[in-house]
Amino acid sequence: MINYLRHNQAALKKREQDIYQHLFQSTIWKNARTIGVTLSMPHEINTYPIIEQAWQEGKYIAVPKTFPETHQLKFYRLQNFNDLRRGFKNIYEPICTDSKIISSNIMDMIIVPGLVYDYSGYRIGYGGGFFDRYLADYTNIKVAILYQAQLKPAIPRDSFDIPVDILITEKKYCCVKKVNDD
Ligand SMILES: Nc1nc2c(c(=O)[nH]1)N(C=O)[C@@H](CNc1ccc(C(=O)N[C@@H](CCC(=O)O)C(=O)O)cc1)CN2
Ligand SMILES: Nc1ncnc2c1ncn2[C@@H]1O[C@H](COP(=O)(O)OP(=O)(O)OP(=O)(O)O)[C@@H](O)[C@H]1O
Repeated sequence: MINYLRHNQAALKKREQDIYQHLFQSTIWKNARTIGVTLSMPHEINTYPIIEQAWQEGKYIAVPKTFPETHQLKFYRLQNFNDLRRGFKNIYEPICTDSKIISSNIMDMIIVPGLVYDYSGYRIGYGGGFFDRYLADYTNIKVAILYQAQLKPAIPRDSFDIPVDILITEKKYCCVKKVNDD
């Protein structure tokens, strides 16, 4: 049993590494100056290495704070992991000061979280509607990173659902919609 779990852990780590490689080698990553990304929960694909890589490459990182009363997200610039506190659902959030607010049109790419995705880029999240609201007036690139096992041919859609443009799994980099990545 222990060996089985260890093997699985190692396999997941390898898949995570493959996902990072697909992302870091992509043109959209290379061209992005400011990237919006969530601070992962323990069961999600770890986004901390993505943030570190972005900083190493001189990119700007923006992370969301959740306002559950209004179902809103606001993104703040993050320069240091020390500037985080636990917030909604125990997820790490930026310590907010107005000067660090990053408006959505500043971000060249947002890495959108989710539980399940379909081949058209539609997603099922945790049901808060936070991202669907936030993305309603965001026009730049939306990317999802996920394990191949989270990808299904089709999932039900609602009128307010907003699909991502690019799906990245351990197996492939898949452009759902043509994005301007010159
Ligand atoms: N890392 C991360 N940050 C994020 C999100 C996310 O999906 N991942 N969000 C994406 O929008 C927003 C937060 N939304 C969330 C909404 C609900 C739950 C949650 O745990 N809800 C239930 C379980 C629901 C279920 O599994 O059916 C709970 O309270 O236990 C977590 C985050 C903003 N930040
Ligand atoms: N653009 C929007 N404007 C107003 N209400 C919205 C919008 N998008 C979603 N909602 C509301 O939010 C609720 C939750 O949406 P949904 O089930 O799609 O969340 P989700 O995609 O799973 O969560 P998240 O976006 O936080 O990952 C919906 O019932 C809907 O009423």
